[in-house]
Amino acid sequence: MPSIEDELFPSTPGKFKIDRSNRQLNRCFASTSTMFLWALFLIALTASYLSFQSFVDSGSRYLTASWGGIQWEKQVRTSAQIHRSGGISVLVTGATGFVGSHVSLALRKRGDGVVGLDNFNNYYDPSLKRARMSLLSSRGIFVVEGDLNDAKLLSKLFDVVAFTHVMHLAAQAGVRYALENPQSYVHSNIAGLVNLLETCKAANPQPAIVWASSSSVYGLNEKAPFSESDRTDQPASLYAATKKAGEEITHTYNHIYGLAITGLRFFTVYGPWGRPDMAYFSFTRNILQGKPITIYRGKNRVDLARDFTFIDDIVKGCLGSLDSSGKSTGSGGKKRGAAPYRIFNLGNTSPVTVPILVDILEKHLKVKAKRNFVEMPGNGDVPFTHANISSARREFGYKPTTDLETGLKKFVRWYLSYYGYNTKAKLEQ
Ligand SMILES: O=C(O)[C@H]1O[C@H](OP(=O)(O)OP(=O)(O)OC[C@H]2O[C@@H](n3ccc(=O)[nH]c3=O)[C@H](O)[C@@H]2O)[C@H](O)[C@@H](O)[C@@H]1O
Repeated sequence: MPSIEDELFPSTPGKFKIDRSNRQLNRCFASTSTMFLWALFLIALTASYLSFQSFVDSGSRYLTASWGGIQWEKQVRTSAQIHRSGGISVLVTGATGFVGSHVSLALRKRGDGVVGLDNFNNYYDPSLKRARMSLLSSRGIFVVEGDLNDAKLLSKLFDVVAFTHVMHLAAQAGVRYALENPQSYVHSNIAGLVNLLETCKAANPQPAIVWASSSSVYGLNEKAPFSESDRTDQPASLYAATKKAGEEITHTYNHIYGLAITGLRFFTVYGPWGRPDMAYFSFTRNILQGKPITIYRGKNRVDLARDFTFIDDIVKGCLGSLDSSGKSTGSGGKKRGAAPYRIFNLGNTSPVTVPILVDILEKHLKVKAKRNFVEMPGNGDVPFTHANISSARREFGYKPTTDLETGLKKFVRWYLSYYGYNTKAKLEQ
């Protein structure tokens, strides 16, 4: 049977302690003070709920990064200014990412307006993103700190600037990390994408959108080289599945709202200022530190191969896509006519195996790698990739010019200088 105290304080074990030694007195005292305490508690609860509601209603921005205000708007406007005739004004999402930072600098260099957006998440070392941001700032590019899922922030950006284009590169990247953190792929690659498309659909004028899909959408496809018309319904990873979903989602927005959309299937992009989670980058780190590297092998000990594509070639492909994107046709959220919907492979057209990638790194680093071969685990990897790039060549003259040997030489030079290697001293150890 529950005691009277238990009935008065039913579901807060451990919270209220009752002295059971002087029951009579305590009972009377407890009931009065208890009621008083409960009343206080309820008032406090109601007050904090109301103030929390108004806090939330007054803008989700206060819950995430800080933005807004006259000074902030001025920075956004200045950064978006176009400095050449016929130039464009571009919102670059993921601007402090690997591809985003390179594309932003290239746009700015030719006189286009650029405003960056980035949430600086810690998927990999955020200090590298901050360093890229400093580089962008030194060229007059303002990067807004915020998340794609912040609808108020996105619509504010379009209130302040009539962007002609959006270069959408913010995403949860990486094939194997999806096993560890599947929700982050849904958050950025699905929910964030839809939020961005909703903003673009409502903007007046609507921008044209170019965005990063991935070669991984070809999944278990065995026909090579991969052409845009090949089947892409057998993804091997959740990452690939979210990119494929992105292609379907963007198609819908093109179809219903008249947004001009171009999806770019990047093929294993590498180069200076790259992503530390990628093989060429982590191999370099380990080789220099004398640590072993793990090289995956496919069935029957077949080497895995990638159509590694140098960043400068990808940047040319991104700019070519922006320049040839065509215009969105909708206004006020309504379609006025058909708008272009395009998908292009941006690869190098010459796959190289992972062991050969390591050979090249050894040569440039002048250090032997400690190779540890492991059978490819079921982690989402595909055995090889190989791009057919004839569509991009036809549409905007895309023509990669950097082979892996040359591109990795540039990467290694950057790596040694960025991480402060006194090349001679370190390498002779
Ligand atoms: O082309 C693409 O669309 C994708 O390219 C890369 O994905 P991935 O090709 O897996 O690039 P890495 O992670 O650098 O791996 C390259 C190769 O090295 C292999 N690898 C990776 C890591 C490792 O420790 N050992 C190893 O042998 C992988 O199996 C793969 O064959 C990017 O990480 C993705 O974000 C991008 O979308």
